[in-house]
Amino acid sequence: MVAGADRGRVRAGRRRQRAAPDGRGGRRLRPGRAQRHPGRSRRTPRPADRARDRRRARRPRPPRRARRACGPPTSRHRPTGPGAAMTTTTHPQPETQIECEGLVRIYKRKGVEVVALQGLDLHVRRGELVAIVGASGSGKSTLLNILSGLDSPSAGRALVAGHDLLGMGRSERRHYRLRTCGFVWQRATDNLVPYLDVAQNVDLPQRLAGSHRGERATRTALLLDLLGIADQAGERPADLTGSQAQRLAIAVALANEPQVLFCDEPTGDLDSAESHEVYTALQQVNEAHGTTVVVVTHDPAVAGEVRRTVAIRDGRTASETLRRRSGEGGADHHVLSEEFAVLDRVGRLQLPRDFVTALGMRHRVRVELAEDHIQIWPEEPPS
Ligand SMILES: Nc1ncnc2c1ncn2[C@@H]1O[C@H](COP(=O)(O)OP(=O)(O)OP(=O)(O)O)[C@@H](O)[C@H]1O
Repeated sequence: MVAGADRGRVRAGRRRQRAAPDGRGGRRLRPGRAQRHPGRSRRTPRPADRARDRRRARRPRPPRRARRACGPPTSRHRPTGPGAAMTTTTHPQPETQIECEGLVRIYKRKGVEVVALQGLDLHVRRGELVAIVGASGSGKSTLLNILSGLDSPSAGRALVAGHDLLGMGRSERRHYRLRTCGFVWQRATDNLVPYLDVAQNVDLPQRLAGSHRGERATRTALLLDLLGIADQAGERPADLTGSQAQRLAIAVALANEPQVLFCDEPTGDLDSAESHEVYTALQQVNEAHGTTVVVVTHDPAVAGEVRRTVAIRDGRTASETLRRRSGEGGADHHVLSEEFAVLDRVGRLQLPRDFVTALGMRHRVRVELAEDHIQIWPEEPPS
């Protein structure tokens, strides 16, 4: 009788015998990799491996100390403790966090092409809170879906927090959606699991990302506190008001400390008082943690809530409105608002539609350079 481990050795010995060079009656063993592919041993990378290594080498890597501080994808190496759980990443970030140039998205429906984005340019700095507005069908949701990794552009350039959205593979996309960006849908219920309570909803994405229990509990408590829903921690989403549910959706989206938060019509289902509460929550998130926030909306009230509004028209950025406070604050301050047309890299700009209509401008205009501005007239002077 042959005991367990010895039985294995005996079998291996028999196999060796069968494969012996005299080979009589013996089964031939499959040649090893080195024999099957002479000149291509494991140490010689295949073309696909070489391409992958080149891609990895091109990816910017922060210095070792910063990598340790912000932590790799697994939570095992992430800093823990109350302060660490809420700190934003210490990656050396480029100043521009969202960069779109000549972005194009073409949908094909029943053989018909719909150009939803036609060469859109957009730059958002790290830590900005920006609203994107535009008429229905102008391409706002298409843009947001691309920026959040839910959809891919047809052409152009789109970079978010160092990720190239056109060249992203499946696993990078998954990591990007889990850790780099958070998303808030119009209906809060789309972000929430109805049978989990408030705290469990915030805990869930952290579990999926593999965070430790203690770290998750700390982060959940801090987020609920920041968003003013700590008292509702044990309640179900159905028991919350509209504003509380949407603030919970924001907490869920922020659970894994994303660098960018995208919100699609976050106040679409709310009245004006509740909308104000949600915008206040977004401002707090933006100011307290430096999270870049991009809100797509039809809500005219957004103008009073953010400093920068980008208007999209026909799949392109058409104009921007910047607001700043003047005076020392308090009761005396007032808000200055200036509207700018957006100039793209090749010098194209969209004139405001009402200006063009007011002067009857059509196919051509006369353009003249003055000392410090450019003048534009209709082709034919008004009679
Ligand atoms: N999946 C799709 N297939 C075909 N066409 C689409 C698709 N998604 C969007 N479109 C088209 O692309 C254009 C832009 O749509 P998009 O939803 O981005 O606009 P929007 O500004 O978000 O509009 P709304 O404010 O009404 O949501 C529209 O003409 C729309 O019909």
